[in-house]
Amino acid sequence: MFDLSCDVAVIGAGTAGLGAARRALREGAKVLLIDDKFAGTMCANVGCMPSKLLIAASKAADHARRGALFGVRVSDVSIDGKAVMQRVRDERDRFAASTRKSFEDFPEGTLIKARARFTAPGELALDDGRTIKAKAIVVATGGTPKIPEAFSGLGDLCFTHETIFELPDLPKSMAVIGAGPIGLELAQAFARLGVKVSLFDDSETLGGVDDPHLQAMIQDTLSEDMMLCLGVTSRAHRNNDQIVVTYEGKGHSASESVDILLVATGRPPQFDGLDLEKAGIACDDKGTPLYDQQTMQCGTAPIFLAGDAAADRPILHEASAEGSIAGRNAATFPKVTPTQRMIPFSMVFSQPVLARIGEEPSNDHIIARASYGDQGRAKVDGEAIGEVQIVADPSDGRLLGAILFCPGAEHMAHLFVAAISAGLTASQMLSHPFYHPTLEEGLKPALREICSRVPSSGDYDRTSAPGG
Ligand SMILES: Cc1cc2nc3c(=O)[nH]c(=O)nc-3n(C[C@H](O)[C@H](O)[C@H](O)COP(=O)(O)OP(=O)(O)OC[C@H]3O[C@@H](n4cnc5c(N)ncnc54)[C@H](O)[C@@H]3O)c2cc1C
Ligand SMILES: NC(=O)c1ccc[n+]([C@@H]2O[C@H](COP(=O)([O-])OP(=O)(O)OC[C@H]3O[C@@H](n4cnc5c(N)ncnc54)[C@H](O)[C@@H]3O)[C@@H](O)[C@H]2O)c1
Repeated sequence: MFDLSCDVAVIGAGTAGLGAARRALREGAKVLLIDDKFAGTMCANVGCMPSKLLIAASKAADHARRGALFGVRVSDVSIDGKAVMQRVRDERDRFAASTRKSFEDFPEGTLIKARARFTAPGELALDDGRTIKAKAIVVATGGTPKIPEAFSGLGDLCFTHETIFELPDLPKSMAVIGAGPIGLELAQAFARLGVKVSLFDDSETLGGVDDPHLQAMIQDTLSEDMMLCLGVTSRAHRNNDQIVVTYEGKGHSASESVDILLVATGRPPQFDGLDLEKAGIACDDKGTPLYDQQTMQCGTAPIFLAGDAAADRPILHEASAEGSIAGRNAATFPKVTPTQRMIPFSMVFSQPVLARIGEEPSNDHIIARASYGDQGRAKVDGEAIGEVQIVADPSDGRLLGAILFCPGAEHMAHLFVAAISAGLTASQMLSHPFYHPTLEEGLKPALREICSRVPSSGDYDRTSAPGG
């Protein structure tokens, strides 16, 4: 006999699990939402929100320093590291509290505070000794930071995103290992707050950008804030109250002594202790369950993945969407309905932001560029830097993708999401008004280039406003 039974058991009350549980409840299922902490989502506690709060502080510092460009002299810009970190935590705590408050909306008896593991297909054991029988199970256990062997054993001077926001004060120097989104965002933010930062990655490129021109521009921009060591093999050891990072690559080797180390080398799915092998599902060679991206179902089993546990698109809006897909299908199992997934869309909140939308550039596409190095509004704002690449279908000029590394990228990226999803062509985009003087006007040269290369584009706006 089981202690508890339900239609849908959801393991993990992060963004994905909450989405799954709410959706399954809406479908009329009896739901149990299991989490070992119910501390609020990872995004609010140690992810999106504290990292963006730190970036906000770094932007304030940058604006203060750059005031002189506009004739605004801010004498003696100094950073109060304790106050910076305290605001990060205070605001973060408010976000986390509001995600915790949302747990109160669940019907009584839905929330189970415990760690779950599989004992058989459709059966779970909790670490408080109780057992659960579920008709369907959603695994939404998130990811966990990976610390490679070369950076283990460094004690309290080694941080991940789970611990870095607890720093009481800013360090004088730090090394960041891994130049993925976490490493790039935090390295630049700390650097702009006055920390001497060195960023290491074994890959030679940043942000997954293959285009050599854009890659060089990204590297040049980031190098202004920090020492960038790409394509190097690095390791670290502790020397009293310092960390020594040694690195080698391209025929040279060197070492760097820093106050602390931030390891940001990826966040694989969190399946430890879940005993997935007892769930009766097939896994790949890394132990990740094989699943269908449109249904989130693992094979034909009544088991569904969602969020960072699924690993394919480890970003927030996808965690939420996957939770909803998994929750609905778990509730209606054995009826499982495929859902058309959203257009790929990701951003790195560097300054400027690097945003990628839709299809990657390839030789089969038109790739049109627009530089922001001399763009009117960007010059007005004193931030003329970067480039946009727009990917279009050569047969009709339909927009397929874009990469933006320029001021305003965070917002203009959403224009592309809407335009690409609606199937707009470059000439249709140009038929809409572009307000003057805006950063959006800077897209026009690339849109015009697409039109000029697609005979069916017809007439399109070729006029340029001053500086546009
Ligand atoms: C530093 C950082 C910055 C980020 N910034 C952004 C950003 O700006 N924009 C963006 O879109 N995305 C960002 N992301 C990614 C985004 O935060 C994640 O994709 C999203 O939060 C994942 O949600 P989730 O529900 O899958 O996982 P989580 O929120 O981690 O939830 C998993 C839950 O499962 C629980 N759990 C695990 N195992 C068990 C078990 N056996 N039993 C019971 N409970 C269990 C955990 O305690 C946890 O509560 C960022 C991530 C990080 C790390
Ligand atoms: N703005 C955002 O949306 C945002 C921000 C932060 C994090 N995230 C999400 O969190 C996930 C995890 O982020 P992440 O940056 O940790 O992971 P990641 O996997 O994207 O990047 C890890 C980086 O570490 C490097 N690396 C791995 N092992 C290394 C080693 N031994 N030495 C040196 N470099 C090494 C890799 O080459 C890679 O560049 C991301 O996939 C992302 O989706 C999103």
